Amino acid sequence: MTTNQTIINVTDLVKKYDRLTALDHFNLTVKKGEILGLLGPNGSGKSTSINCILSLLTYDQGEIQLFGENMAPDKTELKRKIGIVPQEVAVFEELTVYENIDYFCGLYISDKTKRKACVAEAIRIVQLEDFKQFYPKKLSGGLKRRLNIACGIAHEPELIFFDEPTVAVDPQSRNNILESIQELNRKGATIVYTSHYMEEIEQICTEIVIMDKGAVLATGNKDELKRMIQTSEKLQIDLPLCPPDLLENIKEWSGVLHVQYDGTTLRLDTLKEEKVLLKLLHHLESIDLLFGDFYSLQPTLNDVFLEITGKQLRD
Ligand SMILES: Nc1ncnc2c1ncn2[C@@H]1O[C@H](COP(=O)(O)OP(=O)(O)OP(=O)(O)O)[C@@H](O)[C@H]1O
Repeated sequence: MTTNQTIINVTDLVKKYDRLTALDHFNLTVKKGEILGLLGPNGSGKSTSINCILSLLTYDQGEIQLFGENMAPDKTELKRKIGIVPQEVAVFEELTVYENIDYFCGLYISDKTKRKACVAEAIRIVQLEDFKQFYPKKLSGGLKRRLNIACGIAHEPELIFFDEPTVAVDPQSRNNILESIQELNRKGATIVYTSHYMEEIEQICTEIVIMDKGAVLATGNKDELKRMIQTSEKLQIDLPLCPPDLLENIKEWSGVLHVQYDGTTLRLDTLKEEKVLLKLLHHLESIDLLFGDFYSLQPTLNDVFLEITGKQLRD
């Protein structure tokens, strides 16, 4: 459950790699209980922002607070509250699945009985029960990712960072990973999740930050973000036949922004207040043109991204 307690507060963060400004006055607030999705195309600065927040990278300007404290590499107690699942799988090839998780958990928890319970719980969450004695090289890409997650969460952190954990994994592991994240959140963890997959962000995140070129472009939950672009409406109508002069005619109508016909379906981008669908249906009836199903499509996060940035989110 989301509360008003601020877990992460980033103000005016600037990070440069030589002449490239990777973070350009980046701001972020994460409240306790959120699954915050950091959404942006490749190279927009997602990993850089997380690495700065975690004190893994130095930065040029700005302030970062975690749990109300300034983060620094030597803050052991603060680090104990944080879990990191990096983009690249980082496990020991010489250790089994169980030994890897036990090792990472042991960095924070020395009591053996407590650690055993934590490792067992991490294995349960990512569903690796059948692979405990396997070495990483025997695991598929998806199972390795799940091991990577178990290593990052076994010490039961209050705040967990997932950096694109589903890139190039099979659908089964992808679903398992998304479910694991939701379960961790239900158990009380606050989550920061970076991705350039819209559907995943839309599926699991309670709060979304859209970033590009190192800066935040929009923040809100998915409905708030969609409302930002609800001046436009996408219409779709099944039309077995469409005379060319009809298409030209529709393009001239007030409120019609874009028209496309592929031989079976007519698609229109329109201004919502102009009620184009109603006018179109009346018009088709008046000229006796046969039509099938028709829809007014809800905007997706992809539409929001397109409208805000002027470009498609690349996969
Ligand atoms: N070590 C580095 N040295 C120089 N430039 C870097 C370095 N790391 C990242 N960059 C650049 O900084 C910008 C932001 O990169 P970053 O990896 O933070 O983006 P991202 O949104 O996480 O992208 P991806 O989804 O590809 O991981 C990019 O232009 C990238 O090329």
